[in-house]
Amino acid sequence: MTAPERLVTLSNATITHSGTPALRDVNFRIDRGEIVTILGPNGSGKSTLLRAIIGALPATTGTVKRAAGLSIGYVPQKLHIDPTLPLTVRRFLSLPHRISDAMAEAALTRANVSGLAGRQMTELSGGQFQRVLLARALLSKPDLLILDEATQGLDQPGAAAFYRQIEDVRREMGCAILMVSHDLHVVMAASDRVICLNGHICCEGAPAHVATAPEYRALFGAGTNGALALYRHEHDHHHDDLPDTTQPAYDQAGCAPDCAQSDCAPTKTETHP
Ligand SMILES: Nc1ncnc2c1ncn2[C@@H]1O[C@H](COP(=O)(O)OP(=O)(O)OP(=O)(O)O)[C@@H](O)[C@H]1O
Repeated sequence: MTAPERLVTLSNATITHSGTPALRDVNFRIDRGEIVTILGPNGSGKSTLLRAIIGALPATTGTVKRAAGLSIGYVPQKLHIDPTLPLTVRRFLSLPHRISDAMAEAALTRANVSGLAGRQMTELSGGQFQRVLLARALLSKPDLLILDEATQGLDQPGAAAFYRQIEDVRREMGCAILMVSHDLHVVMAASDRVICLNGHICCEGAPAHVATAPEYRALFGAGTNGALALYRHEHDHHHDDLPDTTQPAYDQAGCAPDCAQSDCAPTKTETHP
């Protein structure tokens, strides 16, 4: 068996903003072909971690190592385009570097929005817009594709379709995918690994098999706390603001103790509303 190709490694990395640590002592790796999702509350350091990975923020202590020649594609959370500025999709793809029509069409096809080249950016639907951003990120033939809450503003079917596309991209291009997402569907269905941040890596692991259980639906909408309860991980400390994941956090039906869904049928004896 060949060893996985390591793309990025953070070793005991601390990342600070104006002298204040946003992330402490982070050990992180991502290998070619993996889909890894970062979860965490607001201000927990998700964007800071992404920025350290792409090299926009240095580590104050520890190291950030990228594979030689690593190509990174980035799909931002949102991108404001002046509504008064005429800008076609084709022209947008050529900023800042001019590309051929064939390259533009290939990227749009891969992002499943072929035929949009002549459309104005400001006239695209939310889903089309994100796919055009994806097409642009794919132009550099990335080894690592980073998505920062790329489905924010999309409805659930739109987000699900977008992430199915992401899985196709991984299969076709063989890249790794690193994403920040608050969408439990995505975390459970698409990720090989989930990492929870809160100023440091609290826990990480593979999403639990409960994704296929009907009871899993009872947790949708439970937010990050629900997600935290749903994957296997090692956790050796406690946060006041997070569930104590060293204790049983969900019952056999996959329901968290605080689940308030009417169709939830807990099988444990924990107090349940
Ligand atoms: N440029 C900056 N200067 C100073 N502090 C910053 C800067 N950027 C982020 N921070 C601080 O670093 C911490 C982590 O911020 P970060 O944006 O990484 O969190 P996040 O998990 O991405 O948050 P959100 O979910 O709200 O986008 C926060 O306390 C934030 O206030």
